[in-house]
Amino acid sequence: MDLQALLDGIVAELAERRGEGKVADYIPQLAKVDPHQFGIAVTTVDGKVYEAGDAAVPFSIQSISKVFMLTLALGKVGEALWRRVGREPSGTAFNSIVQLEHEHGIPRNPFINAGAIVVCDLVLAGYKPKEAIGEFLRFVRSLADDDTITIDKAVAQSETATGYRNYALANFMRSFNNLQHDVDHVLGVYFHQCALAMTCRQLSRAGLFLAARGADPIGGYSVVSEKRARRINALMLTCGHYDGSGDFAFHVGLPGKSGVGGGIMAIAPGKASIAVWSPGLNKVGNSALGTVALEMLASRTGWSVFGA
Ligand SMILES: NC(=O)CC[C@H](N)C(=O)O
Repeated sequence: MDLQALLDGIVAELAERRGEGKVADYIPQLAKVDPHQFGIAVTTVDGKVYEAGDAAVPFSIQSISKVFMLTLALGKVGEALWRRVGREPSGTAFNSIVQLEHEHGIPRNPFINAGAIVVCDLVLAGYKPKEAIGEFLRFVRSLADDDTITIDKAVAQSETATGYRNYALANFMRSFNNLQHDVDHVLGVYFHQCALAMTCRQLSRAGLFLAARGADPIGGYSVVSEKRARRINALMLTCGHYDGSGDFAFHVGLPGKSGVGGGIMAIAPGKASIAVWSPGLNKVGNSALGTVALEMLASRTGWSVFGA
């Protein structure tokens, strides 16, 4: 299979559709991004990298960061994490508050905002917010094998200034004792984590351990156990696209995690880690063209986890 030709083909076929969807504007800094950009990168388990389009342009990975923070938190607290966060798809929007009251402040899963905020609270234990952010940044840099990755301060500030929903979610959970630290500290970590800027190339490299049974096949070291990698993939498949998770499984058939910056990281277990980016979002807040591109890629490679 000629993966480079396949990616070039996808970029060419989607050229006329660039700009589709709606760029997230509830975070003012994200509204400034040119919607006509489109990038895709694939890192295979044998260490080859393929890329096309704007694959070298850094973008705000937003909720894709939740996969990395979850991985870090599981490494710290292990299975105890699941006393504070569930593992079921929510069927609601990423920033929804409705289930939290019925479910006594325990978020449905770690990939909706409420769940990711609890994960930040766990990572904060024994640390100052700056230290927790520093640890997170070092972790992602090591996964991507790239020390140039940074946090976009303007995006973090923009979210801090306008993140009313996230403050509401955090305060609500604190009232149920499911947050142990100051809301401002927990959200400080959360907003900075979401503001991580990465390119498609860096992101596909960082996700490679999930395609390779928890080990980094290029660096030759173990990141997580095989079982943990399988479970993170399961969560990405069932919860990675919020109330669009079923549709993403239906069309693409890969574990994936989206972000409102227009990025998606998808994992083809045993084969490759994929990152795609196009800022315009569909109705449920996932990259419109990114989803189309992944559907093309999955069907042309036969990589769907449900069979070729
Ligand atoms: N879906 C997302 O990417 C949401 C993340 C964003 N930082 C928020 O909290 O609203």
